[in-house]
Amino acid sequence: MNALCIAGGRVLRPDCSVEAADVVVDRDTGNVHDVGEEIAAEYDGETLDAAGGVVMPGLVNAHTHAAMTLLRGYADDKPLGSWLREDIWPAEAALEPEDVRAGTELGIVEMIRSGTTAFADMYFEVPEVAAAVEESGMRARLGHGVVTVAKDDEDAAEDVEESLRVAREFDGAADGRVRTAFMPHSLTTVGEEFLREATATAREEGIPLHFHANETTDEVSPIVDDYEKRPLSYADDLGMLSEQDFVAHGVHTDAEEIELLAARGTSVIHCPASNTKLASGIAPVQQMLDAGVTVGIGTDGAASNNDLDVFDELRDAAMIGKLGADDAAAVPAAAAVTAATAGSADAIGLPGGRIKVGGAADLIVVDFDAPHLAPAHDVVSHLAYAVRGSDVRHTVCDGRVLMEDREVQTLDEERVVETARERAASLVERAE
Ligand SMILES: N[C@@H](CCSC[C@H]1O[C@@H](n2cnc3c(=O)[nH]cnc32)[C@H](O)[C@@H]1O)C(=O)O
Ligand SMILES: [Zn+2]
Repeated sequence: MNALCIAGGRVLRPDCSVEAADVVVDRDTGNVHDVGEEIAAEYDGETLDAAGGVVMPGLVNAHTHAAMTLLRGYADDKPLGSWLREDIWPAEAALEPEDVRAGTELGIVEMIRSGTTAFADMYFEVPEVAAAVEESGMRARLGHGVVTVAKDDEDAAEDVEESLRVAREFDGAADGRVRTAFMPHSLTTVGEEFLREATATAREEGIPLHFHANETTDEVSPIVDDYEKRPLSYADDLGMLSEQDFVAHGVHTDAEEIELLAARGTSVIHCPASNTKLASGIAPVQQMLDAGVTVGIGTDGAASNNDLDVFDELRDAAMIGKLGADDAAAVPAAAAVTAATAGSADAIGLPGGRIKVGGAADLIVVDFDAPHLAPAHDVVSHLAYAVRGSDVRHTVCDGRVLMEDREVQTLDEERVVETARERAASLVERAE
């Protein structure tokens, strides 16, 4: 066997218990072959040193717009509606395919360096996004975001078609590491007939849906006013809530909508930093978990966060979950860590999220030697409340080492950062 041994660390198991163990990966299948105490010596092959560290599933960023790293810090301190309309959309109108490539690569480098092995991305120029994912060795579910409002019928129909087209064309790319979805931007930015027809097509072809839902009260009231029903019940009537589908945000969801999500098996991606920064509101995460909804964690784009560090995000999820529930016991450490790993992976329908024999070898090693992690009474507590993305030492996806001793192996980090700086500068000039 072509083995990769992650040796000498403590391993976080799917039930959040922690045990001293080596993890042996079969690099040919990309799966975990064995987990056990001091078993590394039984195998030839490459070794990754995990001494003093914790081996855990790679984090999954279940909702982002990776290329928006180019707009990091471009427009801050505004609510969603005016932020999008006054700043972000005008800048995005000037995006060229090469910008999307550069921004996505920058996002990917940031994610690999902070321990993320998979992500779900909604953006433009998806062929560029897919190429970046392929080169980087990460896993992703990708889609073209559709907006039909303020477009004539022909342009609107073409945008919808583009999203279905890329969903068909790129599914299974990068040796199966790329999967796809049909991605209408939101229930208020895509017209009802477009949603109805395209969803029916997606359903026939087994294509999942991903969209922003109930992010702000401004997204809820127009639907309640026009249709006399809550947004998720509107989405359900259009056939948009199935087991394969996942919605971003779900901030303003009432008890009936939460029940509906649970009944349909539709997942919610919680984006606490973006919801805080845009003052969108606090999602009822503990209620969702109690109802049996699969909850994943996403950073959203870097322009509303402003980083792609999922450790930061899961910490925010735990903190804000308590504030929202007015209960310090809400969204405890293990729930937040599980949401950012197994929850996110399940929500976006990709392998990973748990270290188990036969499962995908998407895992990271977190260095626990740092002063801010001493003492370590409770590993899971640290993973939720004290670890930072910069504590990640190695990142492995599909059995391949993407970062070793903080050196990204698959992309040239220096070139990626330099290119992104250049493209961002000229993008902003063109947008003005
Ligand atoms: N084809 C569409 C592009 C949609 S991509 C997805 C969009 O989501 C936007 N976006 C980023 N963060 C958020 C958010 O928090 N809520 C809603 N939209 C967002 C992002 O700027 C991007 O324009 C068009 O013609 O405009
Ligand atoms: Zn978003």
